Amino acid sequence: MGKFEVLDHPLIQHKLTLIRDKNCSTKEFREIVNEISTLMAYEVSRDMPLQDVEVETPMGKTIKKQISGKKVAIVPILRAGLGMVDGMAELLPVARIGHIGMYRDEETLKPTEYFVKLPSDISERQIFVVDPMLATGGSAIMAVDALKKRGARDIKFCCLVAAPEGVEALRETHPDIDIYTAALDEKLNDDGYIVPGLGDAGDRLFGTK
Ligand SMILES: O=P(O)(O)OC[C@H]1O[C@H](OP(=O)(O)OP(=O)(O)O)[C@H](O)[C@@H]1O
Ligand SMILES: O=c1cc[nH]c(=O)[nH]1
Ligand SMILES: [Mg+2]
Repeated sequence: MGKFEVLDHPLIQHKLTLIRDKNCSTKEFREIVNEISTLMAYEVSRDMPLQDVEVETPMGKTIKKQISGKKVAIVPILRAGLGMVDGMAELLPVARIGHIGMYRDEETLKPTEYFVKLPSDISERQIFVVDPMLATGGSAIMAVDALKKRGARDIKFCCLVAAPEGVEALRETHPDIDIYTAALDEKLNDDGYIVPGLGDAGDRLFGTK
């Protein structure tokens, strides 16, 4: 079974509270999502494999650690996932970026995939799928399906706010992936929004409402 972790670092928690505020402006929302994503990248890269390497300091040669060769990809689920890319890439600068376009039908809450573009060697990469919201889990499940269909195996899902329903559904369908969230909220409401949540992440990031 993959990991499930709530990233409870005080800086992450503090910043998340700022963007939950309905009066947080689009500009601030985007900036803070970016900052949280950088902090999350620090946490979710904790188990990256290291290898020994010889380094020569001014005092002589020694064997020390460096991140081993495994290549990395950051894959946002459009649109809202885009808000997390730059912040993550700040700490993972060599990452390639893939995109999966998906929207959720407002009535049925079922996701529709409309775009997939991934690095050609995706099966060899450690993948960080990013999307601020894990609600019913439908979009995350379909995104991981799309990745696995193309050979991806090493997948971590990173979000800001998760509903218990979404975590359960994603873990049941894809028990092998690791899930990281900044918060595990109370529930989904009848419209499929996370409560207390932060509202519609895409609209708040891009100012489309
Ligand atoms: O877990 P689920 O029930 O599938 O819901 C979560 C999805 O809904 C939101 O995207 P949305 O469909 O609003 O698209 P957008 O990012 O373009 O606004 C969010 O960014 C997730 O992708
Ligand atoms: O609360 C929610 C649920 C799905 N998508 C969002 O943007 N917010
Ligand atoms: Mg949206």
